[in-house]
Amino acid sequence: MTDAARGDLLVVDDLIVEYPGKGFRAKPFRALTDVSIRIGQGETLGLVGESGSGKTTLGRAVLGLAPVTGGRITFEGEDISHASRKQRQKLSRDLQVVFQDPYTSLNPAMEIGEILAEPLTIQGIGPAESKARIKELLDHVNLPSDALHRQPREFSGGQRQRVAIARALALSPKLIVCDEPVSALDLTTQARVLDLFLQIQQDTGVSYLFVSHDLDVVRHISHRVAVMYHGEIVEQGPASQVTVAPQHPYTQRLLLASPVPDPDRQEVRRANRRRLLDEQKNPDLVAAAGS
Ligand SMILES: Nc1ncnc2c1ncn2[C@@H]1O[C@H](COP(=O)(O)OP(=O)(O)OP(=O)(O)O)[C@@H](O)[C@H]1O
Repeated sequence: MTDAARGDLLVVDDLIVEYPGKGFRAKPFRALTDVSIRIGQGETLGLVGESGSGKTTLGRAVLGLAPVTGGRITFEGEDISHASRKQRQKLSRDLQVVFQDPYTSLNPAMEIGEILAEPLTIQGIGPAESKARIKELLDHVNLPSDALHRQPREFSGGQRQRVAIARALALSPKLIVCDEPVSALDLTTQARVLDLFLQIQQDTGVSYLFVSHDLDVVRHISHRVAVMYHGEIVEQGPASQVTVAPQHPYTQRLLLASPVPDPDRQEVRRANRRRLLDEQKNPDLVAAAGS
């Protein structure tokens, strides 16, 4: 599908986020400066950048969890930059989140059935409809139906993340903010959970804002990629371009620093690295690329 054909679901224009300073007369801390992104229907925008660059803050601002100091966030054409509690409750049908840590994001005292019923009950969905929907959700994320009466501690990290994904899907959202959803998982489990995200997108047409510090993960899952550095987007474009032949020196550094298990790709990357180092003679780049 082309970008033009998708239609924008989420549009963020010149977003500024400042966190209040701590202590008397402390200055606010600016975490995002003039950030602009858009996400089409059924599209995944991967958001990469090093720790502290502002990725989570952007996801939180979209969810109404970080203070919007300037700019605008529009969802389906409606300005949600300063949405009220009531508007947020309505929005939560369409806008969901999957967090990084499947060990802390699920209430350990609740059974899986209760965890999945919660968003449905909050939206006023009755017990019969809710029961049928929960069964569907477990099927969708490939968990057995006897999971219903078990607690999170009885499941592996990957299975818990499947529960978190099922919970996010409960109300058939249009956009899911995925904040490092596979980084707490081992490599094999990561690949399975990423494939589940892709399968769900194919089945439901959901869009993802997919936050990760891992360029390989983002390349696998995204249609387009935006790169954050010190609270600003320094580069964005098709995943095949940004993750393979990036234009910005910071993205080039990120690419060179990420490990490559495949020996053929490793060789290609080494050659690219040598070429870049020769071309740029950039001391930062030489340090980041190592030997
Ligand atoms: N609630 C807060 N109050 C004050 N500063 C904050 C708050 N949350 C985040 N920050 C700061 O904002 C900046 C961006 O943080 P953020 O968590 O968005 O980065 P990130 O790219 O998601 O990092 P990581 O990959 O480590 O999660 C950091 O300097 C962080 O210390």
